[in-house]
Amino acid sequence: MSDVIKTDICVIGAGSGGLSVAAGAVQMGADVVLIEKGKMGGDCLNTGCIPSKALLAAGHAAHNARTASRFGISTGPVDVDFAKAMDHVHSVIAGIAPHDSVARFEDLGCTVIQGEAKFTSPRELVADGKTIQAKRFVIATGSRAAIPPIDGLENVSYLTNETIFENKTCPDHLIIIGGGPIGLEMAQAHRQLGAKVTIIEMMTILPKDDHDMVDVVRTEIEASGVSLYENAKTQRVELNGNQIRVVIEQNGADITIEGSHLLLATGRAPNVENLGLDDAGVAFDRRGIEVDARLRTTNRKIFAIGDVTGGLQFTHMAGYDAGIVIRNALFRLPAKVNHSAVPWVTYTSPELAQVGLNETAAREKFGDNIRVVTWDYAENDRARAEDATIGFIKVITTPKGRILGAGIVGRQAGELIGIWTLAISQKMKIGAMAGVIAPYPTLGELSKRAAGAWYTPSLFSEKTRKIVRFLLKLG
Ligand SMILES: Cc1cc2nc3c(=O)[nH]c(=O)nc-3n(C[C@H](O)[C@H](O)[C@H](O)COP(=O)(O)OP(=O)(O)OC[C@H]3O[C@@H](n4cnc5c(N)ncnc54)[C@H](O)[C@@H]3O)c2cc1C
Ligand SMILES: NC(=O)c1ccc[n+]([C@@H]2O[C@H](COP(=O)([O-])OP(=O)(O)OC[C@H]3O[C@@H](n4cnc5c(N)ncnc54)[C@H](O)[C@@H]3O)[C@@H](O)[C@H]2O)c1
Repeated sequence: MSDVIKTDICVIGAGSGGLSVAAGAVQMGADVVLIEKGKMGGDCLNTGCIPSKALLAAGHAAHNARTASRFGISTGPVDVDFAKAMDHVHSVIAGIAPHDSVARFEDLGCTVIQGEAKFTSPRELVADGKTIQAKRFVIATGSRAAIPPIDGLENVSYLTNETIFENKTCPDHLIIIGGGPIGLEMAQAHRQLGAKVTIIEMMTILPKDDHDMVDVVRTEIEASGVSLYENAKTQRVELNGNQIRVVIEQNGADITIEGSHLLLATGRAPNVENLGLDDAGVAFDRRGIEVDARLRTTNRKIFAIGDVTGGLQFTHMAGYDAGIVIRNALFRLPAKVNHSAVPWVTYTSPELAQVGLNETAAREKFGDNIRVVTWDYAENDRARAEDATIGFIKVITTPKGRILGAGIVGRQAGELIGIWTLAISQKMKIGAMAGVIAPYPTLGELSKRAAGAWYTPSLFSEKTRKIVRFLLKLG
């Protein structure tokens, strides 16, 4: 007979979503059991956001050193120690790990079980030889790299986000299948650290973002020497000695690419296997666990959050979901998700950030009944001072000025998108942004100037000139 633990909330998975629910619930007075079968911190800390941004930082440092001569600074040849760059990656992970650790969560008052959780009934699961009965369960088991059905893949060794950060030597030639955010971020980091890099994408890169913004990223990526094959079908993969050979078809022609390493970055598969979901009465399909707007599964006592639901797969969304579940499960409030102001950022240089509707989605929804204004980085004095004039901001509004969406491609786009996220979530009109006093000289002025451009046609119109002339005549 195994131990039986009775608790208020049982959370499965100690990644971005699960940790947020557990920390919030226990500090609000609930009894919490947290179960993790792998590393505390999940994907984001160990094999996702953090290592990818740390490796990008190393790549950008190398790039900045190589291009410093434009500021009159000479560095001599830039020498990259790839192993040390990876040491930096792992030291960043190690620095953050205590925040997500078993010790911290036990200190907060959680019971942490290190083992694999599996439901045995709609009200009960087992993990590490213990039976857990909870008033509410939260499934936050995340996702893993989806492995595409490509001929010959089983005969070659390939990398995913779970293994690429273990490399100690720089790949000679990294072939990446998939031109989404993972593919592009890894392509740029490795290229800047000295690898030859090829991306193979079956559609066009970053297909979820507006084409004109993606064009800016594409130009920079290609200019850096990354070979890019878009609208390319991967036919097969095979070994040629110690090289990996990838045969693709593009525009009706077969092309063979040979490289030292292969990275798969073709999207994510939800972690739904071996969880006993059928025994729990929780419906799911290949995209993930089915949830309603309150993040309840088909078993009303069980919630699911984050990547495993197959929605918008970002750390900040897993955290947002956690807040919705806490309100529903602890306070019995019927809180629902609202995805109208979800930002996302691809951390290439230049960065590409988006919140709300992009232009494509806005045109699908409202036809031509929208207004689109843009402002170029080249018109911004701070961008000029830093020689970072590539990129632009684009804002989409209703004809009356309600902000529907904003996209920014350029330096610090991820930081600049915050103010637009607030504006959209608070249903602000463009006038609010135009009236902001932005410190000079900052990239933040881009937002104000784009908003100001919205008024240009009416502000500098003949009608305005007539009014001003009339008023001036009054003395
Ligand atoms: C390379 C890469 C870069 C990324 N960069 C960004 C970024 O810059 N910004 C951003 O917002 N997002 C980024 N993401 C996405 C982000 O990592 C995920 O959206 C986020 O981690 C999802 O959190 P989660 O809690 O749903 O799942 P996870 O963080 O994956 O946590 C799930 C946890 O559940 C555990 N688990 C699974 N099954 C069981 C079980 N049966 N029993 C017990 N435990 C179990 C797993 O071991 C894991 O620890 C990136 C992802 C990758 C792969
Ligand atoms: N900066 C960030 O916030 C960030 C960074 C990395 C990852 N993430 C998250 O992780 C998720 C997964 O990232 P991802 O880049 O793996 O997935 P993705 O789904 O965003 O992109 C995968 C790309 O691979 C392509 N593809 C799929 N199968 C292919 C094949 N057989 N051949 C060629 N191309 C193929 C798709 O067309 C797509 O463009 C993202 O959607 C995002 O939610 C976020």
